[in-house]
Amino acid sequence: MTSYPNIFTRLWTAFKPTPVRKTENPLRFGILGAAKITPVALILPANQIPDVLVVAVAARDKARAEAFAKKHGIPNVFDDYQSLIESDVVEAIYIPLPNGLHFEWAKRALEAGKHVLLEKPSVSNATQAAELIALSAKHPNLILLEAFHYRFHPAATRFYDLTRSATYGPLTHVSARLFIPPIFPSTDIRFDWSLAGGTTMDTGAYTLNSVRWLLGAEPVRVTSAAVTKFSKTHDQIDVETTAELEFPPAAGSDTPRTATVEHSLGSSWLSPSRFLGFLRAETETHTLIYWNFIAPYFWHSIRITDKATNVVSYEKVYGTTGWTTYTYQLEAFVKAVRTGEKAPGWITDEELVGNMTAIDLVYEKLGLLKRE
Ligand SMILES: NC(=O)C1=CN([C@@H]2O[C@H](COP(=O)(O)OP(=O)(O)OC[C@H]3O[C@@H](n4cnc5c(N)ncnc54)[C@H](OP(=O)(O)O)[C@@H]3O)[C@@H](O)[C@H]2O)C=CC1
Ligand SMILES: O=C1OC[C@@H](O)[C@H](O)[C@H]1O
Repeated sequence: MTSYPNIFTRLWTAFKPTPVRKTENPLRFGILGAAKITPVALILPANQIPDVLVVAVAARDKARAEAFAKKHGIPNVFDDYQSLIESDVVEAIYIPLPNGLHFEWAKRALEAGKHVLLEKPSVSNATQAAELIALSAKHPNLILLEAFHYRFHPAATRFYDLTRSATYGPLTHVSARLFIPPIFPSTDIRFDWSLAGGTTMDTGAYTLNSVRWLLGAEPVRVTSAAVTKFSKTHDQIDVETTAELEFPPAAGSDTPRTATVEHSLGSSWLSPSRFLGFLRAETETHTLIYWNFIAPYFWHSIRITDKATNVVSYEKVYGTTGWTTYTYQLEAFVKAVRTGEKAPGWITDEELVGNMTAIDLVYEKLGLLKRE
């Protein structure tokens, strides 16, 4: 039987975590902007990790930062982003700004000697990604992490390990779907060309990241791509997109591996089953699916099907009660700062550039401009 009865407990403990006692000298985080994602991605997880404290926030409008600070118990409010970055009060910066501002503020934070937890997608295109990594290399003592939180959950680790199991054999095809219903207004940053919007930048950052992760390789080319929904207000903003990619053959094989990605920011309410995102991995003999890979802490399922016998088995790995993908990500970030050790799932520098290269390639195949 599934663990459905526990879903309420999981929701409750994730959103009402019991604060833990802090270490003597926790890593001090500052936040740029009062973004909607921050409570879930940083404030709540920081309550769960002893070695982290959120100590500062800045917003374009100081009153907005003050209101955010009051609501979340943050002791310092700065007049602007730059003053926060330059302050000794903070050691690490969380950047949940619109995509088009990630490059500039990540660079400024590194230049100010701060560790950076940078929302996905890291920057606007592969040229910027390469420049950011070159800068990061000049600061070897600073940690820079692109926030693909889903990679740090133990269910993701388990799925990844299963796809490498000799029992199932090498992967031949992988696919990823992430469809969000039309919940964002047309004015949202996700649809703003000037802020590097588009679904391939947003939900597509996950699908492209995950198929490359599973195959452990970079695509040779995008064989086909189509926008199935465009923004009504800007002809360069994709709202729903699919693409097929070709990857190099596995070791010892001549057959290229392939991937399908499907991502949307406006998937119809009439097809609610499509809102359950998944990663799928095919081998000659088995199909492995990881349902709800983005928010596995509420519910997920790993299903393995033997193609010859149709025998199916299931796995679930919930990990620590109340811990979300963001808690695991924050734990990994602090560990890297403290010890230099990178947890399984860590986004390497090469991968960060690869993420943006893959996004650029899809836009190129779609006949759309790369984001700037
Ligand atoms: N990891 C995850 O699960 C998720 C990641 N994200 C990523 O986080 C980032 C932020 O997303 P989200 O929280 O939804 O965004 P919001 O629109 O809620 O927040 C963006 C913040 O950027 C600041 N900002 C600075 N300049 C501008 C500008 N010109 N226009 C608009 N905002 C500006 C605003 O801060 P100020 O308060 O200073 O005005 C605002 O609070 C995106 O990169 C997104 O991809 C988003 C959701 C989930
Ligand atoms: O996790 C997410 O889901 C919704 C998206 O629009 C968001 O940007 C993404 O990070």
